Amino acid sequence: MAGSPVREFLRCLPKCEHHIHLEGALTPDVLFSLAAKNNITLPQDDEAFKSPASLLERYQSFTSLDDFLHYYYIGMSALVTASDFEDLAWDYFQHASADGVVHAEVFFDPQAHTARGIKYNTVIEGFTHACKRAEKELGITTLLTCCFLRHLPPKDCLELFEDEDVQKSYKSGVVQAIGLDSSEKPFPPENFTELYRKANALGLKLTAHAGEEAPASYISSALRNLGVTRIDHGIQLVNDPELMHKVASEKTMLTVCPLSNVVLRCVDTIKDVPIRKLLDAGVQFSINSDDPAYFGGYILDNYVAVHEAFALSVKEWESVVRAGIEGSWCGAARKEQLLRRLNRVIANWEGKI
Ligand SMILES: Nc1ncnc2[nH]cnc12
Ligand SMILES: [Zn+2]
Repeated sequence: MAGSPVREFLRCLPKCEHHIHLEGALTPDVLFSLAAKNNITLPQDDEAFKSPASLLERYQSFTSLDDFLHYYYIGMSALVTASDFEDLAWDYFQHASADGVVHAEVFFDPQAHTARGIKYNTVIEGFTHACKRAEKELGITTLLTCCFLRHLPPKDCLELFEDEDVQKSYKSGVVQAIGLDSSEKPFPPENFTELYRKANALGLKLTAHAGEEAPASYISSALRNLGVTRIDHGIQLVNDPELMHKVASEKTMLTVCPLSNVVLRCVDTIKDVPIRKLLDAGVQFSINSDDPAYFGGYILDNYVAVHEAFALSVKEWESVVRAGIEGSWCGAARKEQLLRRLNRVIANWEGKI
């Protein structure tokens, strides 16, 4: 579809990305050069780490979320200085801009860095510089979401949450949301009730990965016990029609990541991502890249893959992009601006594809 009118239409849509782990934008090439610069020894006993090419090849055969996460955490150990984090995020924002992203709500995993002696403020300094640059040079509005690693003890997560520098980043508005990610089973949302209660008390926005590999009960638990207003992935929702009805009527947005779901074997093919079922049930969702350096594509590749599998009409694409704008955590004025831009793009493409 390279250079095709449909790809160009999808590129022109004013897209909001809500599910991208900045550490998941670390390509094998950058990983190897950062490891050399920072004197980080990559595993010697895994053939995959022989070269960037062999690592990329290994990424083609992930067997599960945990198989991927093993490589993801090793990869990010190459990130050390604030400028490493800034360059990583800036590289993502440039790709996002080229793909037509106008607003990006991005995740980062501080515990994976503080656990190896990198200061929280080093991570924040790098990422906030890149966010400011994206706003200034690319016109992308941004929001940072601090994710907690659910495979770690909840008390460790609370400890980081209460850290002085972390609290400062929340109270100053530098970080505006929290999320929950990493190995999904057997770490259900209810383990993190206290963390989310405290985050809610600070006025932070709340989201959590749920229903990626684990059943729909993880989604209902995240809604009920954590008070999240958004669900990351959430594809297992279609296995619980009553819950799906509730999610649709409450306009809770799912941040769906089609290429990720295939690469991590949550589904067999893109056609098995429940896009049509979600549309038919009136569930709001956005389409996202998750970890673009690991899953073979940025946001536009995900849009294209969905189009190839489901042949959405212009009206359906308009409703998907509108849901993404309306479900974003930016201010009302920015939403209005993006909705007007969407109207112009749709008027321009109506009848052309
Ligand atoms: N797809 C995913 N699920 C859970 N945790 C993640 N961290 C990075 N990508 C993730
Ligand atoms: Zn994710």
